[in-house]
Parts: sequence; structure tokens; C-alpha cells
Amino acid sequence: MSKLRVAVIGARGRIGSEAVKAVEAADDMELVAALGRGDKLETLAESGAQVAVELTHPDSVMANLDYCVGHGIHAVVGTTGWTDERLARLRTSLEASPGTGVLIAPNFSIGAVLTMRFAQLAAPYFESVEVIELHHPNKADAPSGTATRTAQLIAEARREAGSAPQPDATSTALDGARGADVDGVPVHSVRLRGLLAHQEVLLGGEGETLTVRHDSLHHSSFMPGILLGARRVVSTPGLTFGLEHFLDLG
Ligand SMILES: NC(=O)C1=CN([C@@H]2O[C@H](COP(=O)(O)OP(=O)(O)OC[C@H]3O[C@@H](n4cnc5c(N)ncnc54)[C@H](OP(=O)(O)O)[C@@H]3O)[C@@H](O)[C@H]2O)C=CC1
Ligand SMILES: O=C(O)C1=N[C@H](C(=O)O)C[C@H](O)C1
Repeated sequence: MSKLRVAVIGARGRIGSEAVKAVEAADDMELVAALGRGDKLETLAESGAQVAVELTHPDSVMANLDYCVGHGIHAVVGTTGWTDERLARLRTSLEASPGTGVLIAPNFSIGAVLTMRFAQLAAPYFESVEVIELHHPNKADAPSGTATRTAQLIAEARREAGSAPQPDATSTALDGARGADVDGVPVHSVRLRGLLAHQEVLLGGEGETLTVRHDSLHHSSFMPGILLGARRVVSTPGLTFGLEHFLDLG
């Protein structure tokens, strides 16, 4: 059976360099291109890449995806910074390339995907929910893509359940003291040397709290998700948002 031809964009970065090793080690894949900043996107088409794994920066990802989708190259995207406007633009370009698939995964680690699922499940049963994400200080964005998505899923679950707005009687606060408001859910971002990628979802009700915590201790935690994404995206045209759609979570 022929191997899946995979390229990595952002190949010299923290997660990109790990992805290069993971693709090289996968029996069913061939690494056909590894692009860093300044390398020509034309290399992707010339290399015959079927899938590009995009792990760069929120400022770079749209141009890279425009090229991939425009050339019918499927994409597995870990880069953060997704807004409704960006997603709409991507959907429009996918309409012009109907056979092409793009997976955007706010987080490729199974534990983080499950954290989001557990938070979504628990959120309607508690009065209060807040998210704390903790990352290394070289991270480009805050809040993290995972925390943003977690908060959105929590908010959606609470809306569907008809939950009341969260109680918060704060009448004076320093700017930022209550975190960022993502869809009504406070999200707090910590940047600390020594950390990699961590998240806690704190849920509180009368007389009890529940904490769901996930820790990525090494970039290897993201690799099974990236490889699964590359295998599945080639037969999944259009936009898929979230690795959970490629997992059988029941
Ligand atoms: N979804 C997930 O599970 C995960 C997502 N991420 C996300 O992935 C992204 C990258 O994170 P991380 O690896 O830590 O960041 P790094 O800064 O370590 O790596 C990004 C790399 O991409 C390069 N780059 C930037 N623009 C381009 C471009 N146009 N073409 C080619 N290469 C480019 C950078 O080059 P230069 O250094 O010269 O700028 C750098 O080498 C972030 O958005 C992060 O949040 C990270 C981990 C897991
Ligand atoms: O920049 C990182 O490191 C990570 N970025 C993603 C995010 O913003 O959620 C995924 C993970 O948290 C690691």
C-alpha cells in the first residue's frame, strides 16, 4: 500500500519539530516536505504532499491554508487564533475546493479532548464554572485555543440546559482580575517557565466543587492526535473543528 505523503509547516518549532519526527516514524506515512519560516509554499505542491500539518503562528496560518486549500492539499491544523470570521473565510475557500478536507484541532491530546467533553457534561449541573489555563511563557496567544474552545462548549451546554447566568457579585475589580470573558465563562491565563500546557476547569455548586485537570507534560502528547488527523482528513472533505469528531467517544 502506498504511504500517505505528509508535509509539516512550522517544522522547526516546538510542536512542528516533534511532528516531523512522528511522521518520519509512522510506517504508513512519508515526510515529503518540512517547511520553516521563509521557505516557499510552492514546495508543498512540488513535493506531492497529500496532507499538510500546519503548526505555525496565528499570523501565518491563514495564508498557509489558502495555499493548501487552493492546491487541493488536505490540512491538519494545530495553530490557534481561530475566530468566527477566520472560520467563515476558510469555509468559503473550501467551497471552491470541495474535495479538500481541513481539520482544526484546538488540542490534539486525548486528555485535553476528554477534559473538554467532561467539562461540557458537568457544566449544567453546577452554578459556577471557571477555566484556568497554564502554559510556557513563549506561547503566542492568550487565552489558549483549548481554553477558548472549552469555555465555548461549556457556554453552549449551559444554554442548551437553560442554566442561569453564573453568580458574580463583584462590584469593583482591577482590570483583568476576573479573567477574560469567553461566552460568559471566566478564563484565566497563567504563563510560567517550567510549564508546557495545562488546564483546569473549576465547577462549583452548593457545598461542593469539582475540578477537571489535564497536563501535557511533553509535546509527544499531541502526536497520536496529529497522525490520526492526517489519516482521517484525506477522506473527510470540508471543515472539521475538533479532534473529537475523529474519535469514537460514545
Ligand atoms: N492544537 C494543539 O494540540 C497544539 C497547538 N499548538 C499551537 O501551535 C502553534 C505553534 O506552537 P509552537 O510550536 O509552540 O510555536 P513555535 O514558535 O515554537 O513554532 C512555530 C514555528 O512556526 C514557524 N513559522 C511561523 N510562521 C511561519 C510560516 N509562515 N511558514 C513556516 N513556518 C512558520 C516559526 O518560525 P519563527 O520562529 O521564525 O517565527 C516557528 O519555527 C501555536 O499556535 C500553538 O498554540 C501547540 C501545541 C499543541
Ligand atoms: O501553545 C501551546 O503550547 C499549546 N497551544 C494549544 C492551545 O492554545 O490550546 C494547545 C496546547 O494547549 C498547547
